[in-house]
Amino acid sequence: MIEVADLTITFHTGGRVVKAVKSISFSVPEGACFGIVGESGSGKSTVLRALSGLNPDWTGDVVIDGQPQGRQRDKAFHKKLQMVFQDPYGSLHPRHTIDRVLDEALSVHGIGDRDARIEQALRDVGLPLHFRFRYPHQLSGGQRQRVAIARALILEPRVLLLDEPTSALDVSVQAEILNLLRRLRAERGLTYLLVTHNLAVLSNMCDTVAVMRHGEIVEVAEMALIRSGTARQPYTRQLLAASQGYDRAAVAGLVD
Ligand SMILES: Nc1ncnc2c1ncn2[C@@H]1O[C@H](COP(=O)(O)OP(=O)(O)OP(=O)(O)O)[C@@H](O)[C@H]1O
Repeated sequence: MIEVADLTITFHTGGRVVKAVKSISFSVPEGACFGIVGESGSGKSTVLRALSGLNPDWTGDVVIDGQPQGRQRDKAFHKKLQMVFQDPYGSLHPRHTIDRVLDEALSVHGIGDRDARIEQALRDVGLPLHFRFRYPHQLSGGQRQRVAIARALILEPRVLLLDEPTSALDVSVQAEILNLLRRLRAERGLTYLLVTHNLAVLSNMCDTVAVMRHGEIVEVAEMALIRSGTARQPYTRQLLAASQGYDRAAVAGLVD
């Protein structure tokens, strides 16, 4: 579903050229959850932003659902691939009701039957229907993230790019959102590319993980291998050690 080959992403700031991602390659089969983990600044978010079309300054080959991607993305692309960000408050307009947030996504893509779709989207993410006319500040962090997920899913995409979707949330709420994402993927056969600094989160969501460091992928490994502490790279093992215990409460709340 996602094929990335030799992807290099560059930033130009103040006359300096920063190579944030250096010639990385990976592929994600349809219906899989592929994780990208790594410390802060390793380039994880930059990869997602380039794949979603938010950052055009890249070279390499990106093929999504069999279609080679250029710098510009069209509406059909955004209907197929949606992104969910870390901070649901920042990603929702503070003066727009939830109804408007969801309605805008539909109207941009000329999708009709809006009432029924908005209600269904709220149900899909476990929000009561009367939340429809609330504003983001009237919701909890977890509820806001549910709205952000509803906004992505209302377009019936095939791929979700998830950028630290739970790290801005309380630990107890993290598990709820991860469970929701797992259920939605299973029900809809979605493909996930999930970025986090937290291996414990990936452990319960993904089968395969790429470990990034300083803009490079140092290892692509089955999650089971990483979990058992037998990853090839010492860096991966250190990352596991560092994240153990970190989100134990979140992981304890996860259900199969
Ligand atoms: N707009 C930008 N201009 C210049 N450099 C940038 C820009 N965005 C990111 N970078 C640099 O690119 C590198 C990778 O950043 P990125 O945000 O992708 O890391 P990350 O692994 O997602 O980190 P975090 O977990 O903290 O979000 C960093 O060195 C960062 O400073």
